[in-house]
Amino acid sequence: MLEQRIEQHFIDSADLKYQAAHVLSKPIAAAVQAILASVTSGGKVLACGNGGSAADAQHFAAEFIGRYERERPELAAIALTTDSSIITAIANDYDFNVIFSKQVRGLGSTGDVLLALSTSGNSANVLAAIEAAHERDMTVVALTGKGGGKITQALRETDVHICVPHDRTARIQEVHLLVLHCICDGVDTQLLGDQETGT
Ligand SMILES: O=C(CO)[C@@H](O)[C@H](O)[C@H](O)[C@H](O)COP(=O)(O)O
Ligand SMILES: [Zn+2]
Repeated sequence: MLEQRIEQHFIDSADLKYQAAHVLSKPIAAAVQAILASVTSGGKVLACGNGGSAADAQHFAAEFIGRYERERPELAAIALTTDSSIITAIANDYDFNVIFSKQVRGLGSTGDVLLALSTSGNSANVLAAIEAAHERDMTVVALTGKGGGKITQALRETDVHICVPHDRTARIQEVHLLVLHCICDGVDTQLLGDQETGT
């Protein structure tokens, strides 16, 4: 019974990935172009999200600063989820809803990209970060699900919305990780050419 349940998770996850490939390839390509344009002209990516999405933000920053599959110059990315002193001070002195937006105001500049992850599209601190990014004239790349929630309305026409067509948080997160790897691969391919990799 348990094994059957586990197998079903694999099948459901694979099914969603098949379905989402066609729907998401266009916005993912747009995200690659937006991020590439930023980091090749001195900009950076600020990434944020809660829970599993915080881990995704950090995963992305690690692959940008370190590497994805191929050697290349470091690319500028910062996860806004990692500095416990900053996060506890802001949450304690102000409000948890502004833990990301205050960092965006402090670190963000025109031409940077905010990578905003929220499976529901409704996390207040991610929404506030989007508002702060717009104040700084940054482009927002939003990864959501469940129809996009409030983030759909918060985005501008020049932003990129990658909305996973599913309602279950875990399944959406599984696709978000694939999306982030597609972005890393797309940026590397644009920078280094279309070369096979064995890693
Ligand atoms: O990883 C999971 C569930 O799979 C949780 O930690 C999940 O990320 C948290 O409940 C988040 O607070 C959900 O926020 P969001 O994706 O709706 O913005
Ligand atoms: Zn999870």
